[in-house]
Amino acid sequence: MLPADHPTIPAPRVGVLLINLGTPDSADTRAVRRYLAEFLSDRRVVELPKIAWQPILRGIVLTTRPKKSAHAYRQVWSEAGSPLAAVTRAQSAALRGAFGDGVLVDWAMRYGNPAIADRLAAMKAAGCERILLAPLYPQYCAATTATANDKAFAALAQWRWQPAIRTLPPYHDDPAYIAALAARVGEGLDALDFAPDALIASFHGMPQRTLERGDPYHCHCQKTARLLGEALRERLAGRPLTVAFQSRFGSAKWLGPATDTTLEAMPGQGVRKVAVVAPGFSADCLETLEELAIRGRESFLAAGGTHFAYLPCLNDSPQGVDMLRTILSRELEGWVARG
Ligand SMILES: C=CC1=C(C)c2cc3[nH]c(cc4nc(cc5[nH]c(cc1n2)c(C)c5CCC(=O)O)C(CCC(=O)O)=C4C)c(C)c3C=C
Ligand SMILES: [Fe+2]
Ligand SMILES: [Fe+2]
Repeated sequence: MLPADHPTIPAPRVGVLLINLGTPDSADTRAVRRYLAEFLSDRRVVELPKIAWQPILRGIVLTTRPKKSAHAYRQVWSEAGSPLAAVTRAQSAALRGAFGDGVLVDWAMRYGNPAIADRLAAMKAAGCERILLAPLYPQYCAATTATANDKAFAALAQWRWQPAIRTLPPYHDDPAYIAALAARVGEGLDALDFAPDALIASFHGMPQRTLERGDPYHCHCQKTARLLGEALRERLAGRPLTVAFQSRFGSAKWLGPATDTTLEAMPGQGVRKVAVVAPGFSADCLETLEELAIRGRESFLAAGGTHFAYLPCLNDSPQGVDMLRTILSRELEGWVARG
């Protein structure tokens, strides 16, 4: 029996926290400005000294970009809210109960809501003494994976009784991920009423100097694309799988080739029918639905292309959820009995 003045201790459980990047609370300019201010103040994202970057961020970026970005967000916003949040919520719901009764699955965002600190606190209140942090980025990048983990550890730094923590490793070359991607792309290609001349794998870009400084992101993207190409060899039947990097930000040199210029150049090279897939995004979001599926299509067709298809991300598709169940179960080994 606990003494009357002893704090209540819930039954011990295990938590799995899915983490994605974050998105504005609404598609209005103020909400987008608040989101961009938090996102672009992260020193893992813009690696410039605070004293040099903050005046540019506050004086230029946050006075111009939020209006433009809010306009873009409005084009993809749905009744369920931002696609990134809606899909991550659905992935979490689909995994509820997948690892047994003693395992709680929840989701959080690195920027904005639901905040990582709040969801970790809720897990603690529910008795989670062991937590698997799962940043949903197949390719490791300091600007995504590391900052998500940093944020979680910063929250835990405030706690007296910390849980045991594991973090999900990158899964860019995991057979379960490659097989899920190949199945999803295959399904997407089957549904088309044309045969593409090329398949483009578009990954989010990063400044070139991050590769020179040792971030493995570029290599992870290239390996994912190579393995996906091998898994789709029969389907592609000699047609190329072209790697490109999208969403360039700022004036520094970014990884190339850029998706937009690749799409614009292809019709001139005889490639008039394309399918585009974004393997680095675990959920469809602004960058895929607006930048690729809307603007990418427009610029490809304007450059002389005749057929364009955007193939959706793994999202909460059966292949996507199965893949997450496989890789998360593996990371939970020793914490929960295998189902
Ligand atoms: C998947 C991996 C991602 C990497 C790597 C990444 C790097 C990165 N991004 C920016 C700037 C912006 N990205 C924005 C949106 C955005 N980025 C990712 C993923 C990665 N970013 C996602 C999933 C999203 C979509 C969010 C959503 O709400 O749907 C934006 C905001 C939109 C806009 O104004 O364009 C910015 C800005 C930098 C600078 C960077 C690496 C240095
Ligand atoms: Fe981004
Ligand atoms: Fe590389």
